[in-house]
Amino acid sequence: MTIASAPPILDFSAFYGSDEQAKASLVATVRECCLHNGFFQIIGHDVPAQLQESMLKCTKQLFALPQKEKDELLKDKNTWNRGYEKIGSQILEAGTAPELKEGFYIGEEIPENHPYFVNKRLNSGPNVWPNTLAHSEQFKDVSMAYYKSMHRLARDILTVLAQTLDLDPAYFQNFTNDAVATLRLLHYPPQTPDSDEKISRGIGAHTDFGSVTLLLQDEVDGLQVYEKSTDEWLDVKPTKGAYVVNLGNAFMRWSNDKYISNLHRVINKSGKERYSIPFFYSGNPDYIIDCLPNCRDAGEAAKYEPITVEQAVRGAYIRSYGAAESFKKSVNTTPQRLATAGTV
Ligand SMILES: O=C(O)CCC(=O)C(=O)O
Ligand SMILES: [Fe+2]
Repeated sequence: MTIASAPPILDFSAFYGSDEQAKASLVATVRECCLHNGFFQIIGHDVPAQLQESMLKCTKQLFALPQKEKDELLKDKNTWNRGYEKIGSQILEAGTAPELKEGFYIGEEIPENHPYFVNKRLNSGPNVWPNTLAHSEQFKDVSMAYYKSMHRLARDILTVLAQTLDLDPAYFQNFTNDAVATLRLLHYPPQTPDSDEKISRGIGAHTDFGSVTLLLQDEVDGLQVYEKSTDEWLDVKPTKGAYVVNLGNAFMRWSNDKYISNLHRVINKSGKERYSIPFFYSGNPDYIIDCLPNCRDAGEAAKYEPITVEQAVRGAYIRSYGAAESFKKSVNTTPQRLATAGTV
């Protein structure tokens, strides 16, 4: 199968059904997509449409808060990746301007006496909540319900991924136990008509760091996936309720580069506000990522040393924030160039 269009939309309901042929066909198509560019979209998953709608509504309400109130929630105030990120905080693509997006990070609610917090484990600590928001309790409840349902869906997708590699469907169970993941609420204001096309980005071209990302888009387009075979950027038009699923750098490494973590970006030329909600699934921080079975030919060596999930995921995105800072400080100098990086 040649895939030269935006990620195909697959009906994931086969996974929950009993039609063996439909299940096998789902697994085969997911395998093709992973080999091609690590991107596919799913409908027929079990995340309720109403929960998705509520999460998007909460996202819009949060970003509509006065700037001063959002600044109170700044994620720079903690080291475990929770809270608000201002417009222009990040540059993911070499030579582009600070990105036209603001974000809000949510994770597992980990109290300060939890061993993960005490031992400063990957992205582990209490959440930051927007208490000045009307219905702030509802924001918290919806976010956590949505976060939990995304964990479940990520586990189901990993079950299918195991099957694409001819592994036991439960192969990734130890990886998914006590997994760390981050929910990122995003708002992309429209790019102004006079903005420089060459350097304006909602989010610059990048690959994701983690294992699997599940992205919900609202109805405004702007997401593009790079197609290597034709050197084009393909639009991923939003499909209501669908998830855009993509593999991250950790999974690519784990599969000995057999499966792909692919470049993608957002440019919001729609003239409208765009909202999206990626969920970055890292996995159990202590799990050791070592070349997966069936990912190399007989006699072929593993390309990478074993590494923990924590080591694989931590760090690189910090450089992207550093690059944005350097850009803002640079006067009459070329903006700091940054190799393509990833996000959490
Ligand atoms: O907003 C989107 O559609 C993409 C977001 C993304 O790629 C990311 O946050 O890593
Ligand atoms: Fe991404």
